[in-house]
Amino acid sequence: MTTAPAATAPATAPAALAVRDVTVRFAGLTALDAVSFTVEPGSVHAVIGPNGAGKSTTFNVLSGVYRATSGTVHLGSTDLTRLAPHRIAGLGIARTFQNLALPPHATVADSLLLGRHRLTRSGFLASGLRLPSAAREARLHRDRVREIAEFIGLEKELELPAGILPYGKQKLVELGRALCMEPQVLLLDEPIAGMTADERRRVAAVVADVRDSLGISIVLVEHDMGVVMRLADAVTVLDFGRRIAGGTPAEVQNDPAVVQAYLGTQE
Ligand SMILES: Nc1ncnc2c1ncn2[C@@H]1O[C@H](COP(=O)(O)OP(=O)(O)OP(=O)(O)O)[C@@H](O)[C@H]1O
Repeated sequence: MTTAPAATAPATAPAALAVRDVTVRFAGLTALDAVSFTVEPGSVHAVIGPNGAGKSTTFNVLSGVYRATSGTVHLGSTDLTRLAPHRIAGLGIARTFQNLALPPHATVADSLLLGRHRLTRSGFLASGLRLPSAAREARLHRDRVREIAEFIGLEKELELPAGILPYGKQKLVELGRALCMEPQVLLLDEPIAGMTADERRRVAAVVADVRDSLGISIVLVEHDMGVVMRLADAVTVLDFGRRIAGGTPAEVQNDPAVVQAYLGTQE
């Protein structure tokens, strides 16, 4: 299902996200070992690999939750390597989580509005005094929330508590909240895990739409190989913290090292 073309592309063209020689060590364990890859602007880049390969660690480095022991992460010419998570989010890298992270009683509209926080200019005082400038700004944010709700196909649910929606729609709300940050890059951690086939199709269509209509780059960690192969423009394969392969889905699918890594986990 394709969604409404209501949300327009961000003002700035997305830049490449370049990961260079990133190593992460935890007390003797090397979770990532000199990993490099580049997420091209406006592409879906999947990071795959067997359990414990280092996918979540990669996400945590990209979003600033973990510090790289060595190596660098750049968005265009901006060095993100040592920045705190809120600074990285402020520079346009939004993420969703493997587990739902929505306030349970908030409406869909209010949950999406949370994503507008970093873009809010009116201070506490202006809002508290109900100054016209603050009211105007609030209206603009609400309009944008409505557009994004249309884009993800949830405009009818805007005033419902997000917590009562089916799981697949709640995950879309999370995705919408990340879109409300007007990101350049969206990090999606297993966006379709635990969903029904219908929900998976719907979320995959929205993700493709985010790339195609909004031009936002997407980094995707996902175990469902069918979806990865259909959706991704490029794939990076990790195993035991190392990048063992990279390329188009067709290229990595036939790579002997990849086949071996996956077969090895089935034994
Ligand atoms: N905070 C941490 N402290 C210690 N070790 C960690 C930490 N985070 C991850 N690791 C270790 O780093 C390695 C890579 O883990 P990571 O969670 O990144 O793998 P993954 O590919 O996301 O796995 P899965 O598919 O099971 O989620 C594992 O050996 C894991 O135990």
